Amino acid sequence: MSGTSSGLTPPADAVAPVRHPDAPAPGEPLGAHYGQCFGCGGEQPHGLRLEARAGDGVSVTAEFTVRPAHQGAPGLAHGGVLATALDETLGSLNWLLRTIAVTGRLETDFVRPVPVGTVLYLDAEVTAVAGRKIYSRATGRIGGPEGPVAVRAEALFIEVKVDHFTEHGRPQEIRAAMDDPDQLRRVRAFEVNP
Ligand SMILES: CCCCCCCC(=O)SCCNC(=O)CCNC(=O)[C@H](O)C(C)(C)COP(=O)(O)OP(=O)(O)OC[C@H]1O[C@@H](n2cnc3c(N)ncnc32)[C@H](O)[C@@H]1OP(=O)(O)O
Repeated sequence: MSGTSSGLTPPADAVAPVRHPDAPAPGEPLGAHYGQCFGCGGEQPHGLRLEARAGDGVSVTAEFTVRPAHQGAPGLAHGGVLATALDETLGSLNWLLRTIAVTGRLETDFVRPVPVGTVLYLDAEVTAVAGRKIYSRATGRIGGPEGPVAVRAEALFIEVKVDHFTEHGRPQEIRAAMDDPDQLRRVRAFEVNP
């Protein structure tokens, strides 16, 4: 059983998260935020291709099928890949808040081994917001959405300006994302509020 480190405990003045009025309706697929994203993009041959859907409030559900390229030990998912699935699911919550934010801290419990071929059923929710700090948690189950817990995580995302990406990202990818003629794809590459 895990404990939660202090960096993941919301402060006393934290408030409940507020779903953005333009957030996708519950059940609506969120789609990939960026084609080249290792977590959700369709243009990464070995990426996770995680598919997330909006839930109620500030929550999402997602699925990810473990493929042979995701192995750590023979026939088993790599722990870092499972952490990526949790991180991506948690990151997709920001689209419901319409806040640009990046992972500052991600604490993961690996509870059960996850074989290749398994569908990991994830759910995640924002639990609190304090200024730029967004607190969230996620669970991944196997055998079905109500199956046994295989992984879980708590996270702290930090709100950033779009400059976080434009200043630090490699210029050729930034330029390509900004030059995308599709306006929605352009804003979603950085999860900017359109
Ligand atoms: C477009 C969406 C994509 C989503 C993809 C999935 C999510 C991801 O994987 S994002 C990629 C991985 N993450 C990153 O690369 C982030 C790298 N880190 C950074 O850029 C910076 O450290 C960053 C932006 C997180 C914080 O830096 P900065 O903006 O200077 O914030 P800073 O002023 O230090 O801290 C703000 C608050 O957060 C807290 N904080 C920051 N980092 C942490 C941390 N790791 N643990 C605990 N608390 C933290 C600080 O203590 C501070 O709290 P308070 O306001 O109470 O004093």
